[in-house]
Amino acid sequence: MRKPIIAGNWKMHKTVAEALAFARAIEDKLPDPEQVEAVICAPFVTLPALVEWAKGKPVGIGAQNMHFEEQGAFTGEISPVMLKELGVQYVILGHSERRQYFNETCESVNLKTHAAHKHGLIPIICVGETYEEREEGQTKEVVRSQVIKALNNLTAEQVKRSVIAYEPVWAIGTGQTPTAEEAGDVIAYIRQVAAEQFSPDVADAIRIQYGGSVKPDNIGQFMQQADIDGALVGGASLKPDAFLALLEG
Ligand SMILES: O=C[C@H](O)COP(=O)(O)O
Repeated sequence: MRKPIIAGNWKMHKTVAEALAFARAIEDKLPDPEQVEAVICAPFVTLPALVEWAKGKPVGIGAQNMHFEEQGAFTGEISPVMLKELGVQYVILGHSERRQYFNETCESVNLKTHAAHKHGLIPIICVGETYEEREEGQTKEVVRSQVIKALNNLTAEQVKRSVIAYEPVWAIGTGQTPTAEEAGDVIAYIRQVAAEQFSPDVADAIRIQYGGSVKPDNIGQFMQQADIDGALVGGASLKPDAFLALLEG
């Protein structure tokens, strides 16, 4: 049985003071961690304060990117060793905004996924098609290629601990979404790809989220799909009440 995982991706929002104000607003209302895994993926500079705050609370803290090397001459980058030392547990990899604006490639996502596992971080690996790719009927082909490359040469156990987020690029921040059935169909297909690449056992264990304009009023329909194990949420995760409502599903 896969436990649902709801992750907020704050993107480039919130100062340390704002992050802590959010934290205090939700801390007494977080749901039972047996029912849902709650995660906040926040800007790097807020991570020390959030990790400290989250100690003993039913919420995990994640970064939104990292380098795949442990150290080196990579000005402006953050390594998995640095995140691990802070106590960060998750890291988003291959978000479409990183692919679009920061030259993230399937190859670098794969290197980062290996690095995440080496250092005990749970990768949340983002895949998804653009509007043009969807219009040309290439959705499954695109996500298949992204998934296979991201998971290349991982062990079965590492894949089982990974999380994939299916985020159609055209649905991010636009208010547009696929229907729950369409999202469920692509996510079932991703599970099939994982079964072919690894085994049915691995495919059954890996958690796959939907992301793209998820709000408190539409998350329920996505969560009703058998293959959807949670959501990766941008805009709606920025407000305490909305984030708590998302966790309630
Ligand atoms: O990582 C989150 C996604 O980019 C979705 O963002 P959104 O919920 O604002 O559409």
